[in-house]
Amino acid sequence: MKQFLLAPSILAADFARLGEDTAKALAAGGDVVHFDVMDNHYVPNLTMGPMVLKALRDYGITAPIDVHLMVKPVDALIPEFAKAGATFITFHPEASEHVDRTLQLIKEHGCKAGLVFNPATPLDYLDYVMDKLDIILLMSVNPGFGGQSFIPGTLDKLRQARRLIDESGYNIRLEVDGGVKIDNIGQIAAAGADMFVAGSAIFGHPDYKKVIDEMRGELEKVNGSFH
Ligand SMILES: O=C(CO)[C@@H](O)[C@H](O)COP(=O)(O)O
Ligand SMILES: [Fe+2]
Repeated sequence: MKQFLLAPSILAADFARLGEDTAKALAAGGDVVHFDVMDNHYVPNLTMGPMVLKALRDYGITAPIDVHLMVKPVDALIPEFAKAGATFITFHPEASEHVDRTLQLIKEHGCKAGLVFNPATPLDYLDYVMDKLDIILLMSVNPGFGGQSFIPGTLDKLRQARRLIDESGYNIRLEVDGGVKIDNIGQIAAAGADMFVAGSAIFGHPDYKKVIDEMRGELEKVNGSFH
């Protein structure tokens, strides 16, 4: 059985009690902390930087942290986030002048690297870099805000990305981000995703464990068999 990963997006957490709320989502069954970095330039919102990530590590968060960079330019922030304790660093290829160099930079700093695709960004950016990827993240909303609705066309794109990953033979995670809920996670997994970001679905509910357990229940029905 393929291992699915659930990544609570702390964009929807209580920022005034971030350490505690993050720990609560992990204790409720979250596998990975999804950490959205927005710069009010590449996207129209402003969120968290490396100091916040370090504060979470200092607070005692030991789970993998998945840094989703929605920033332009990209490179200068990579050493900072690696030093602060990032596990994965993903970026939007159109925000980097030199995609291959940025991927190498992430790896040189000891992190796992990935590319993020907006709903209207074609997967062509994958063409010459599959060997350098640990993760491919498909946005199922336009980046910048939590709480938006899942764009259904993402399902076809996930199937396409899944095919490319399987054909490549590389061990690459396929992550989906935006509008993931209990009632669509099964369909998203069946289309090929194996890592699921969920912000408002988890933090917007009074019982995080109940949501995560129900999401896992939906994933179990898919049983790791894609397509
Ligand atoms: O990167 C982003 C938004 O740009 C996401 O990670 C959101 O944080 C997802 O939130 P929900 O759609 O699950 O509420
Ligand atoms: Fe994100």
